[in-house]
Amino acid sequence: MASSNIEEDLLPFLPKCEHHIHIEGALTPELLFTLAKKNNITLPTDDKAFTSPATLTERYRHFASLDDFLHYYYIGMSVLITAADFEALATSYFSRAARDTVRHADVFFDPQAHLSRGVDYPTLLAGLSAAQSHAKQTLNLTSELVCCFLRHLPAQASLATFHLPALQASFASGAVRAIGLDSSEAGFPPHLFADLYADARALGLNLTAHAGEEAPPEYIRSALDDLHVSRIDHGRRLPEDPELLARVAAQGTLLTLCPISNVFLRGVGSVSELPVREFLDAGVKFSINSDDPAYFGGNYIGENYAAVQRAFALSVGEWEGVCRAAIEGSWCGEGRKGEMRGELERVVGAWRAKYGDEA
Ligand SMILES: Nc1ncnc2[nH]cnc12
Ligand SMILES: [Zn+2]
Repeated sequence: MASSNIEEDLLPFLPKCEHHIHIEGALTPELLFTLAKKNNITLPTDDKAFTSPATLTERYRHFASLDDFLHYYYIGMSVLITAADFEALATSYFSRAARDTVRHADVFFDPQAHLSRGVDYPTLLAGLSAAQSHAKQTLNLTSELVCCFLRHLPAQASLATFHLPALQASFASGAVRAIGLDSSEAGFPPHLFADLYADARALGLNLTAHAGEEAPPEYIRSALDDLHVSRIDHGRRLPEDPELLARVAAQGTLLTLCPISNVFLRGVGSVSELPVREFLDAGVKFSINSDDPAYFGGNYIGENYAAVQRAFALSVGEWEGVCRAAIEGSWCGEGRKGEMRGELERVVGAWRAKYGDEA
Protein backbone atom coordinates (compact mmCIF):
# COMPACT_ATOMS: atom_id res chain seq x y z
CA MET A 1 0.00 0.00 0.00
CA ALA A 2 1.15 3.53 -0.75
CA SER A 3 1.64 5.73 2.29
CA SER A 4 -0.66 8.69 2.71
CA ASN A 5 -0.65 12.07 4.31
CA ILE A 6 -4.26 12.87 5.19
CA GLU A 7 -3.71 16.62 5.07
CA GLU A 8 -2.49 16.52 1.49
CA ASP A 9 -4.11 13.41 0.06
CA LEU A 10 -7.61 13.54 1.57
CA LEU A 11 -8.65 16.93 2.98
CA PRO A 12 -8.37 18.93 -0.26
CA PHE A 13 -10.78 16.52 -1.96
CA LEU A 14 -13.51 16.14 0.66
CA PRO A 15 -16.85 17.74 -0.30
CA LYS A 16 -17.20 20.52 2.28
CA CYS A 17 -20.15 22.44 3.70
CA GLU A 18 -19.49 25.84 5.24
CA HIS A 19 -21.99 26.90 7.92
CA HIS A 20 -20.20 29.82 9.52
CA ILE A 21 -19.04 32.47 7.09
CA HIS A 22 -19.96 36.14 7.51
CA ILE A 23 -20.00 37.48 3.98
CA GLU A 24 -18.79 40.86 5.24
CA GLY A 25 -15.87 38.97 6.81
CA ALA A 26 -14.80 37.84 3.34
CA LEU A 27 -14.01 41.45 2.34
CA THR A 28 -10.29 41.41 1.57
CA PRO A 29 -8.20 44.55 2.26
CA GLU A 30 -7.63 44.82 -1.50
CA LEU A 31 -11.35 44.81 -2.36
CA LEU A 32 -12.00 47.14 0.59
CA PHE A 33 -9.63 49.78 -0.84
CA THR A 34 -10.93 49.30 -4.39
CA LEU A 35 -14.55 49.83 -3.32
CA ALA A 36 -13.66 52.76 -1.04
CA LYS A 37 -12.11 54.52 -4.03
CA LYS A 38 -14.98 53.68 -6.39
CA ASN A 39 -17.63 54.82 -3.90
CA ASN A 40 -15.75 57.86 -2.55
CA ILE A 41 -15.77 56.50 0.99
CA THR A 42 -13.29 58.20 3.32
CA LEU A 43 -11.59 55.61 5.51
CA PRO A 44 -10.50 56.69 9.02
CA THR A 45 -7.63 59.15 8.75
CA ASP A 46 -6.62 58.88 12.41
CA ASP A 47 -5.72 55.16 12.16
CA LYS A 48 -2.54 54.36 10.22
CA ALA A 49 -3.87 50.85 9.56
CA PHE A 50 -5.99 52.38 6.80
CA THR A 51 -2.96 53.60 4.84
CA SER A 52 -2.95 50.70 2.38
CA PRO A 53 -4.09 47.08 1.97
CA ALA A 54 -0.69 46.01 3.31
CA THR A 55 -0.94 48.06 6.54
CA LEU A 56 -4.49 46.87 7.09
CA THR A 57 -3.45 43.25 6.57
CA GLU A 58 -0.71 43.75 9.14
CA ARG A 59 -3.15 45.29 11.66
CA TYR A 60 -5.48 42.31 11.22
CA ARG A 61 -2.73 40.07 12.58
CA HIS A 62 -2.98 41.68 16.02
CA PHE A 63 -6.61 41.66 17.14
CA ALA A 64 -6.86 41.80 20.93
CA SER A 65 -10.41 40.42 21.18
CA LEU A 66 -13.72 39.90 19.39
CA ASP A 67 -14.62 43.56 19.97
CA ASP A 68 -11.29 44.81 18.62
CA PHE A 69 -11.96 42.79 15.44
CA LEU A 70 -15.57 44.01 15.21
CA HIS A 71 -14.35 47.63 15.23
CA TYR A 72 -12.49 46.95 11.94
CA TYR A 73 -15.24 44.71 10.58
CA TYR A 74 -17.89 47.45 10.82
CA ILE A 75 -15.58 50.08 9.30
CA GLY A 76 -14.64 47.67 6.51
CA MET A 77 -18.19 47.00 5.41
CA SER A 78 -18.86 50.76 5.07
CA VAL A 79 -17.42 50.54 1.53
CA LEU A 80 -20.28 48.27 0.38
CA ILE A 81 -22.86 50.50 -1.29
CA THR A 82 -24.32 49.09 -4.51
CA ALA A 83 -25.77 45.71 -5.46
CA ALA A 84 -22.67 45.20 -7.63
CA ASP A 85 -20.45 45.67 -4.54
CA PHE A 86 -22.30 42.93 -2.65
CA GLU A 87 -22.20 40.73 -5.73
CA ALA A 88 -18.44 41.24 -6.13
CA LEU A 89 -17.88 40.43 -2.46
CA ALA A 90 -19.96 37.26 -2.50
CA THR A 91 -18.54 36.14 -5.84
CA SER A 92 -15.01 36.50 -4.52
CA TYR A 93 -15.94 34.35 -1.51
CA PHE A 94 -17.72 31.68 -3.58
CA SER A 95 -14.82 31.44 -6.06
CA ARG A 96 -12.33 31.01 -3.24
CA ALA A 97 -14.54 28.50 -1.39
CA ALA A 98 -15.01 26.42 -4.54
CA ARG A 99 -11.23 26.01 -4.72
CA ASP A 100 -11.49 24.35 -1.29
CA THR A 101 -14.22 22.02 -2.68
CA VAL A 102 -17.03 23.71 -0.75
CA ARG A 103 -20.24 22.30 -2.23
CA HIS A 104 -22.75 24.10 -0.01
CA ALA A 105 -22.54 27.26 2.13
CA ASP A 106 -25.01 28.77 4.59
CA VAL A 107 -23.91 32.40 4.41
CA PHE A 108 -24.43 35.01 7.17
CA PHE A 109 -25.12 38.65 6.42
CA ASP A 110 -25.78 41.60 8.75
CA PRO A 111 -28.66 43.72 7.37
CA GLN A 112 -28.81 46.11 10.35
CA ALA A 113 -25.20 47.16 9.71
CA HIS A 114 -26.15 48.14 6.14
CA LEU A 115 -29.61 49.62 6.72
CA SER A 116 -28.13 51.99 9.33
CA ARG A 117 -25.79 53.36 6.61
CA GLY A 118 -28.60 53.97 4.14
CA VAL A 119 -28.07 50.82 2.04
CA ASP A 120 -31.47 49.33 1.48
CA TYR A 121 -32.28 45.67 1.85
CA PRO A 122 -33.40 44.97 -1.75
CA THR A 123 -30.05 46.36 -2.96
CA LEU A 124 -27.88 44.10 -0.83
CA LEU A 125 -30.13 41.11 -1.40
CA ALA A 126 -30.04 41.60 -5.19
CA GLY A 127 -26.24 41.53 -5.11
CA LEU A 128 -25.99 38.48 -2.86
CA SER A 129 -28.66 36.58 -4.82
CA ALA A 130 -26.94 37.25 -8.15
CA ALA A 131 -23.68 35.85 -6.76
CA GLN A 132 -25.52 32.81 -5.39
CA SER A 133 -27.07 32.01 -8.79
CA HIS A 134 -23.73 32.43 -10.52
CA ALA A 135 -21.98 30.15 -7.99
CA LYS A 136 -24.63 27.48 -8.42
CA GLN A 137 -24.39 27.57 -12.21
CA THR A 138 -20.63 27.85 -12.62
CA LEU A 139 -18.98 26.51 -9.45
CA ASN A 140 -21.20 23.58 -8.37
CA LEU A 141 -21.69 25.50 -5.11
CA THR A 142 -25.18 25.90 -3.64
CA SER A 143 -25.92 28.33 -0.82
CA GLU A 144 -28.54 29.72 1.51
CA LEU A 145 -28.61 33.09 3.24
CA VAL A 146 -28.77 33.47 7.02
CA CYS A 147 -30.06 36.88 8.12
CA CYS A 148 -28.13 37.79 11.27
CA PHE A 149 -29.18 40.27 13.95
CA LEU A 150 -26.73 42.37 15.96
CA ARG A 151 -26.91 41.55 19.64
CA HIS A 152 -25.11 44.74 20.75
CA LEU A 153 -28.19 46.67 19.57
CA PRO A 154 -31.47 46.64 21.53
CA ALA A 155 -33.58 43.52 21.00
CA GLN A 156 -36.46 45.81 20.04
CA ALA A 157 -34.38 47.04 17.06
CA SER A 158 -33.85 43.50 15.79
CA LEU A 159 -37.57 42.82 16.06
CA ALA A 160 -38.42 46.00 14.15
CA THR A 161 -35.89 45.11 11.43
CA PHE A 162 -37.20 41.54 11.21
CA HIS A 163 -40.71 42.88 10.59
CA LEU A 164 -39.75 45.34 7.84
CA PRO A 165 -41.75 44.51 4.70
CA ALA A 166 -38.58 43.92 2.65
CA LEU A 167 -37.28 41.30 5.10
CA GLN A 168 -40.66 39.65 5.41
CA ALA A 169 -40.84 39.44 1.60
CA SER A 170 -37.43 37.75 1.49
CA PHE A 171 -38.59 35.15 4.02
CA ALA A 172 -41.86 34.59 2.15
CA SER A 173 -40.09 34.13 -1.20
CA GLY A 174 -37.49 31.73 0.20
CA ALA A 175 -34.62 34.08 -0.72
CA VAL A 176 -33.69 33.95 2.99
CA ARG A 177 -34.53 30.85 5.01
CA ALA A 178 -32.70 31.31 8.30
CA ILE A 179 -31.77 33.79 11.01
CA GLY A 180 -28.75 34.11 13.28
CA LEU A 181 -27.42 36.28 16.12
CA ASP A 182 -23.92 37.79 16.06
CA SER A 183 -21.65 40.70 17.08
CA SER A 184 -20.36 41.36 20.64
CA GLU A 185 -21.28 38.41 22.82
CA ALA A 186 -20.55 38.99 26.51
CA GLY A 187 -23.28 41.03 28.18
CA PHE A 188 -25.82 40.27 25.44
CA PRO A 189 -27.29 36.86 26.37
CA PRO A 190 -29.51 35.00 23.92
CA HIS A 191 -32.68 35.16 26.02
CA LEU A 192 -32.94 38.90 25.25
CA PHE A 193 -33.86 37.88 21.69
CA ALA A 194 -36.55 35.32 22.56
CA ASP A 195 -39.35 37.34 20.89
CA LEU A 196 -37.38 37.67 17.64
CA TYR A 197 -36.70 33.94 17.54
CA ALA A 198 -40.31 33.09 18.39
CA ASP A 199 -41.47 35.13 15.39
CA ALA A 200 -38.84 33.57 13.12
CA ARG A 201 -39.83 30.12 14.31
CA ALA A 202 -43.46 30.84 13.55
CA LEU A 203 -42.41 31.48 9.92
CA GLY A 204 -40.61 28.12 9.80
CA LEU A 205 -37.16 29.67 9.43
CA ASN A 206 -34.01 27.78 10.41
CA LEU A 207 -32.44 29.13 13.60
CA THR A 208 -28.88 29.52 14.78
CA ALA A 209 -27.01 31.86 17.16
CA HIS A 210 -23.44 32.60 18.16
CA ALA A 211 -22.93 31.27 21.69
CA GLY A 212 -19.93 30.16 23.70
CA GLU A 213 -17.41 32.00 21.50
CA GLU A 214 -16.27 34.30 24.32
CA ALA A 215 -19.13 33.89 26.80
CA PRO A 216 -19.71 30.91 29.13
CA PRO A 217 -21.86 27.81 28.49
CA GLU A 218 -24.96 29.47 30.01
CA TYR A 219 -25.20 31.36 26.72
CA ILE A 220 -25.32 28.05 24.85
CA ARG A 221 -28.02 26.77 27.21
CA SER A 222 -30.02 29.97 26.71
CA ALA A 223 -29.72 29.71 22.90
CA LEU A 224 -31.09 26.16 23.10
CA ASP A 225 -33.83 26.74 25.68
CA ASP A 226 -34.92 30.32 24.95
CA LEU A 227 -34.29 30.60 21.20
CA HIS A 228 -34.79 26.94 20.19
CA VAL A 229 -31.87 26.99 17.77
CA SER A 230 -30.89 23.86 15.87
CA ARG A 231 -27.25 24.95 15.51
CA ILE A 232 -24.80 26.77 17.78
CA ASP A 233 -22.20 29.01 16.16
CA HIS A 234 -18.83 28.36 17.83
CA GLY A 235 -19.83 26.66 21.10
CA ARG A 236 -16.17 26.19 21.93
CA ARG A 237 -16.76 26.70 25.68
CA LEU A 238 -19.36 23.90 25.84
CA PRO A 239 -17.11 21.36 27.69
CA GLU A 240 -17.00 23.70 30.70
CA ASP A 241 -20.49 22.34 31.44
CA PRO A 242 -20.28 18.51 31.16
CA GLU A 243 -24.02 18.06 31.65
CA LEU A 244 -24.75 20.46 28.78
CA LEU A 245 -22.09 18.75 26.65
CA ALA A 246 -23.88 15.42 27.15
CA ARG A 247 -27.20 17.02 26.27
CA VAL A 248 -25.87 18.63 23.06
CA ALA A 249 -24.38 15.27 22.04
CA ALA A 250 -27.62 13.40 22.79
CA GLN A 251 -29.87 15.79 20.89
CA GLY A 252 -27.49 16.08 17.93
CA THR A 253 -27.15 19.88 17.89
CA LEU A 254 -24.44 20.89 15.42
CA LEU A 255 -21.66 23.25 16.52
CA THR A 256 -20.16 25.39 13.77
CA LEU A 257 -16.54 25.60 14.94
CA CYS A 258 -14.13 28.24 13.61
CA PRO A 259 -10.68 27.13 14.83
CA ILE A 260 -8.44 29.77 13.27
CA SER A 261 -10.89 32.56 14.19
CA ASN A 262 -10.63 31.51 17.85
CA VAL A 263 -6.85 31.91 17.67
CA PHE A 264 -6.95 35.29 15.88
CA LEU A 265 -9.48 36.63 18.41
CA ARG A 266 -7.48 35.26 21.37
CA GLY A 267 -10.07 32.82 22.67
CA VAL A 268 -7.27 30.22 22.64
CA GLY A 269 -3.52 30.39 22.18
CA SER A 270 -3.48 27.74 19.45
CA VAL A 271 -5.86 25.39 17.62
CA SER A 272 -4.55 22.50 19.73
CA GLU A 273 -6.21 24.10 22.81
CA LEU A 274 -9.68 23.70 21.30
CA PRO A 275 -11.82 20.82 22.63
CA VAL A 276 -11.97 18.96 19.32
CA ARG A 277 -10.96 15.62 20.90
CA GLU A 278 -13.55 16.10 23.66
CA PHE A 279 -16.22 16.72 21.02
CA LEU A 280 -15.20 13.63 19.03
CA ASP A 281 -15.09 11.45 22.16
CA ALA A 282 -18.45 12.72 23.45
CA GLY A 283 -20.16 12.35 20.06
CA VAL A 284 -20.84 16.09 19.70
CA LYS A 285 -21.46 16.93 16.04
CA PHE A 286 -19.53 19.84 14.55
CA SER A 287 -18.57 21.43 11.26
CA ILE A 288 -15.33 23.31 10.61
CA ASN A 289 -15.57 26.83 9.21
CA SER A 290 -13.70 30.04 8.43
CA ASP A 291 -15.89 32.78 10.11
CA ASP A 292 -14.22 35.94 8.69
CA PRO A 293 -11.40 34.60 6.53
CA ALA A 294 -10.32 37.93 5.02
CA TYR A 295 -9.67 39.25 8.54
CA PHE A 296 -8.03 36.10 9.86
CA GLY A 297 -4.90 35.81 7.75
CA GLY A 298 -6.72 34.84 4.55
CA ASN A 299 -7.35 31.42 6.07
CA TYR A 300 -10.38 29.92 4.35
CA ILE A 301 -12.13 26.64 5.16
CA GLY A 302 -9.43 24.37 3.71
CA GLU A 303 -6.81 25.93 5.97
CA ASN A 304 -9.12 25.39 8.97
CA TYR A 305 -9.46 21.69 8.07
CA ALA A 306 -5.67 21.44 7.77
CA ALA A 307 -5.10 23.21 11.11
CA VAL A 308 -7.43 20.75 12.85
CA GLN A 309 -5.58 17.85 11.29
CA ARG A 310 -2.18 19.19 12.36
CA ALA A 311 -3.45 19.64 15.92
CA PHE A 312 -5.56 16.50 16.40
CA ALA A 313 -4.53 13.92 13.74
CA LEU A 314 -8.04 12.75 12.93
CA SER A 315 -8.41 9.36 11.26
CA VAL A 316 -10.03 8.99 7.84
CA GLY A 317 -13.13 7.60 9.55
CA GLU A 318 -13.28 10.66 11.79
CA TRP A 319 -13.04 13.00 8.80
CA GLU A 320 -15.78 11.04 7.09
CA GLY A 321 -17.92 11.60 10.20
CA VAL A 322 -17.16 15.34 10.32
CA CYS A 323 -18.09 15.75 6.65
CA ARG A 324 -21.24 13.66 7.04
CA ALA A 325 -22.37 15.74 10.02
CA ALA A 326 -21.74 18.90 7.98
CA ILE A 327 -23.79 17.56 5.08
CA GLU A 328 -26.70 16.46 7.29
CA GLY A 329 -26.62 19.75 9.22
CA SER A 330 -26.70 21.91 6.08
CA TRP A 331 -29.78 23.93 5.24
CA CYS A 332 -30.00 22.70 1.66
CA GLY A 333 -32.53 20.34 0.11
CA GLU A 334 -32.49 16.54 0.35
CA GLY A 335 -31.45 16.20 -3.29
CA ARG A 336 -28.35 18.28 -2.75
CA LYS A 337 -27.50 16.34 0.41
CA GLY A 338 -27.77 13.12 -1.60
CA GLU A 339 -25.27 14.43 -4.16
CA MET A 340 -22.82 15.40 -1.43
CA ARG A 341 -23.22 12.05 0.38
CA GLY A 342 -22.40 10.31 -2.91
CA GLU A 343 -19.31 12.46 -3.48
CA LEU A 344 -18.13 11.84 0.10
CA GLU A 345 -18.48 8.07 -0.38
CA ARG A 346 -16.55 8.22 -3.66
CA VAL A 347 -13.71 10.32 -2.24
CA VAL A 348 -13.29 8.24 0.92
CA GLY A 349 -13.70 5.00 -1.06
CA ALA A 350 -11.00 6.03 -3.54
CA TRP A 351 -8.70 6.97 -0.66
CA ARG A 352 -9.24 3.58 1.04
CA ALA A 353 -8.69 1.71 -2.23
CA LYS A 354 -5.37 3.47 -2.64
CA TYR A 355 -4.06 3.60 0.92
CA GLY A 356 -5.83 0.81 2.82
CA ASP A 357 -8.38 0.96 5.59
CA GLU A 358 -6.79 3.36 8.05
CA ALA A 359 -3.33 4.01 6.63
N1 LIG B 1 -16.68 35.85 15.10
C1 LIG B 1 -17.76 36.63 15.21
N2 LIG B 1 -18.45 36.64 16.36
C2 LIG B 1 -19.52 37.43 16.53
N3 LIG B 1 -19.97 38.24 15.58
C3 LIG B 1 -19.31 38.27 14.40
N4 LIG B 1 -19.55 38.98 13.29
C4 LIG B 1 -18.60 38.64 12.39
N5 LIG B 1 -17.76 37.74 12.92
C5 LIG B 1 -18.19 37.49 14.18
ZN1 LIG C 1 -19.10 34.24 13.45
